[in-house]
Amino acid sequence: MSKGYVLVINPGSTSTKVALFKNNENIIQENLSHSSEELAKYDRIADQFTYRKDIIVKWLNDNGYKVEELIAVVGRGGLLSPIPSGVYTVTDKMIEDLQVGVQGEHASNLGGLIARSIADTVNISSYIVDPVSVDEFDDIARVSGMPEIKRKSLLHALNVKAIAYSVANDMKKDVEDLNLVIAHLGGGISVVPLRKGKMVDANNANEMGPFSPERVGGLPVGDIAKMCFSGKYTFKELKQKLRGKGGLVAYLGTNDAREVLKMIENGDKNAKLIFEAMAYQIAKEIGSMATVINGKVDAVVLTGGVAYSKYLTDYITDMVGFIAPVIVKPGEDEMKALNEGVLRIINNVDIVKIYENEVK
Ligand SMILES: Nc1ncnc2c1ncn2[C@@H]1O[C@H](COP(=O)(O)OP(=O)(O)O)[C@@H](O)[C@H]1O
Ligand SMILES: CCCC(=O)OP(=O)(O)O
Repeated sequence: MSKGYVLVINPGSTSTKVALFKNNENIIQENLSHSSEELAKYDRIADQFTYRKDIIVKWLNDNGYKVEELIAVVGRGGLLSPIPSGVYTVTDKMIEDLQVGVQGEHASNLGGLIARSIADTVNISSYIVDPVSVDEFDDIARVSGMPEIKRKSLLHALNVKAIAYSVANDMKKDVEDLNLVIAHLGGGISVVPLRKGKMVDANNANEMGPFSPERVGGLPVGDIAKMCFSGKYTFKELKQKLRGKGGLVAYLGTNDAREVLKMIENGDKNAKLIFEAMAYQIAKEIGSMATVINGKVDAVVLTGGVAYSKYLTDYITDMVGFIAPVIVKPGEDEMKALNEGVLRIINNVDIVKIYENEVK
C-alpha cells in the first residue's frame, strides 16, 4: 500500500467533483453527477451528506485506492461566517456552522463536512481552502440602502483567487500589482473587482447581479415583495424560484448552457434573446465593478463553465472591451487550487488558519 495521496472534494449543485493528487500530480479526477430526482429526496443540503460521502468513498475504492492511503482530505468550503482568504483546518465549530448553515445553504457546505468525516476514519487532517464566504470587502461595499440588510461577500472565491494568480503569472506580474475584474460564469455568477489582489466587492452569486443558468440575480424588490404576500407560494417554493429554478432554467427549462446554444443554432429566437440578456447583464455588472477600481483595470477576465461559449464571451467582450483587454480562461482551477492549498500547509509554506479565530 502506497501512502501520500490528497483527496479533493468539490460538491456542486448537480455534481460532486472528486480528484486524487500525489504532490502536484492529478492522478484521477471525475465529475460524479447527481440526478435532480435523487437530490429532490432531501429537504436540506446537509441531508445529502451520507449519500454524497458514500459515492465518494465508493469512487475511491472502485479506482483501486483505500482511505488508508490518504495523507489529507480537502473540501471546497461553504457559506461559513465571513473570514479571510486562506487554508483552514476543519474544526468542530466549523462543522457546527456548516451543519446549521450560518449564512445559508449551498452544496459547498458539504465539502468540509465530508472531508472531516472521511479524514477522521483514518486520523488524518481535513481542510477547506478559500470558501465562498471569504470576505475582503471594503466597508463601503457592505452598505445596502436598508440598515437591516447588509451586502454580503458570497462568491466563487476559490476560483477567482486561483484565476487571478494564473493571470498574474501569464502577465509576469505579482497579483498585488494588478487591478482586475474577474467574472466567474458557472451555475451561479460572481463578478468581482480585485484591487491589488483583494476582492473588494462582488455581486453575491446567490442573490444579486446578473441572472445565471439557475439563479435569478437582482430583481425589482417591489414585485418580489408582492409575490411573497400573494399567497401563491410557500417560502420553500419561492426560494427555489430564486435559486435552482431561476435564470435560464425558468425561461428555457435547462441549466445547461450547451443545450441553450443548440436551441439558438436551431433558430430558437426566444433562446437567443434570453442567452444574450444573460450576457448583457454580465457585461453591465462588469462595467459597474470596473468603477469600483476607478476604471483602472489591467484586464477583465471571463472564467467558469459558461466561458467555454465563444458566443457569450464575444458578446461580453464587444460590450466591455473599452474598459481593458478581455482574457478568457474557461472552466475552473478549483481542484488544483484545493490541492495546492494543502501542499502549502504540508510543506510549511503557509500557516493553517483556525476558523473560530478568524471570523470577522
Ligand atoms: N463547452 C461549454 N459551452 C458552454 N457552456 C458550458 C460548456 N461546458 C459547461 N458549460 C456550462 O457551464 C455551466 C456550469 O459551469 P461550472 O463552472 O461548472 O459551474 P459551477 O460554478 O456551478 O461549478 C453550465 O451551465 C454548463 O452548461
Ligand atoms: C455562493 C457562491 C458560490 C456559488 O454560487 O457556487 P456554484 O456556482 O458552484 O453554485
